[in-house]
Amino acid sequence: MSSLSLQAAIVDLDGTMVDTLGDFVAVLRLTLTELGLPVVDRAFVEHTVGKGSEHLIRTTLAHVGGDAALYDAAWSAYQRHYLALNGQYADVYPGVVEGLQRLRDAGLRLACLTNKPVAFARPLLASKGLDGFFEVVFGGDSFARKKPDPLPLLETCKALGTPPAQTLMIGDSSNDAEAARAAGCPVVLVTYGYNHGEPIRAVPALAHVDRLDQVQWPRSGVFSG
Ligand SMILES: O=C(O)COP(=O)(O)O
Ligand SMILES: [Mg+2]
Repeated sequence: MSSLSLQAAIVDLDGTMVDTLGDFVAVLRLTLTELGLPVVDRAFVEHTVGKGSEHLIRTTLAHVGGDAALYDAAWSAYQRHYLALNGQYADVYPGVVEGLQRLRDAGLRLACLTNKPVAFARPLLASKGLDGFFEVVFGGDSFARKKPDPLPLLETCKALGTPPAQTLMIGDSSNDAEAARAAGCPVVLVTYGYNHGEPIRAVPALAHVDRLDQVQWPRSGVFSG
């Protein structure tokens, strides 16, 4: 792989740093039960997360045969339940703390960029002890559009003051990869997250890693994998 000079890394949250599937499943069960609708299974949730809460709620309502007019009620129940149990059924993946520390030790500026609402993302990062790594944290509602649109990556680069070509995106899904490609950011993908049930190794990237601490990052600031 060719050498690449980097100044910063933008790290995705769900499926990349924290396994939040249990939170999503629990919140959707509570929400659907409150609305008198059938619940969804874990596999459905795993294949549907990644494009933000609005997409998850709309797709879930359609899946269980719920009326689209229930969206507002579903959204407010979902918000309430998520904020109440945020992080309770979620775990930091092995290698994440070590990987973030290595990126920081290499002198990289770090941002977290997730499609999760920022009001869910900040307390989750804090409760899992990850908040101290990041200069900025942005969510799916921080900008006018979400990943896979390049806008959130371009805005995050702007906030960091780093050029996209020298800002590495680290994510777990095609949403991260497509956004990165369109923004002009190099991308590394982790193999353990959620990618809508599709094999992540089929998504083009600089590297596919089984742990975040496998992102090769010598102190010289040159990436090679
Ligand atoms: O909330 C989601 O849809 C997942 O968000 P993320 O993978 O961008 O962190
Ligand atoms: Mg993700």
